[in-house]
Amino acid sequence: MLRVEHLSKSYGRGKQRKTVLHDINLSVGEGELVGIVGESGSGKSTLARLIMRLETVDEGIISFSDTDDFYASCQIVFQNATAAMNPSWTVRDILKEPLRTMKGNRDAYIRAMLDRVSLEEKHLDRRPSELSGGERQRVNLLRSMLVEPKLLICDEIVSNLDRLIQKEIVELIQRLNRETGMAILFISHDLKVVQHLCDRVYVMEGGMIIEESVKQDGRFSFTHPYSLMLFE
Ligand SMILES: Nc1ncnc2c1ncn2[C@@H]1O[C@H](COP(=O)(O)OP(=O)(O)OP(=O)(O)O)[C@@H](O)[C@H]1O
Repeated sequence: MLRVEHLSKSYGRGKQRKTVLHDINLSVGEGELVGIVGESGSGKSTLARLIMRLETVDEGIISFSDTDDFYASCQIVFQNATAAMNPSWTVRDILKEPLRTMKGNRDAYIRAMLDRVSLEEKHLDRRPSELSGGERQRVNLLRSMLVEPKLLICDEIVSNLDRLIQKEIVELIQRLNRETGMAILFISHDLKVVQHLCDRVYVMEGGMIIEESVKQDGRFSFTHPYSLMLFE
């Protein structure tokens, strides 16, 4: 469904020029739950922004099979749920916004979808500041899911949350993937979470994908020394 081929990206000019992604190749198939793991600065967020067409690529190809309406087919959720929401809007306003062009009863649709992310109708009249961190991330997730994307990119979405809430969100991601068949590209520096959640994982180091591994019998078998060091 998503294919990234020989992707490279640099920033800056002249002596300041720095290549942050080198010859990246990856794919995400329909309904797959794929992880990208790497330390801070390895290029994960840059890759996510390029896939989402928020920035242009220098070299390489990013193709998406379902391109009739790219922005409805591919959505992204970022780490900072608070910054992603207008603080003066209610949850209802926030959720209605992506459905601007929807025909029919938007309120009824939103109410029906709340259950998917374990939110309740009482949350609809609150503002982001009146929600817990976990609830804010659920609203954020639901907002991206209302257009029923084929692929959801989660960029460090559990990084700011405490372990218990992280666990809830990770279980939610698993359930959404199972129930809706939506493919998920889960980007994180948190090895434990990626190991638990994903079926296939790419390891990034210094702007390169250095290894890909498929989970077998509940675990990944890495061979690259850097991956072994990370997952030790
Ligand atoms: N707009 C930009 N201009 C210049 N350099 C940039 C820009 N965006 C990212 N970089 C650089 O690209 C490299 C990769 O950054 P990126 O944010 O993609 O890494 P990351 O793996 O997502 O890290 P983190 O988990 O800390 O967000 C870093 O060295 C960063 O400084």
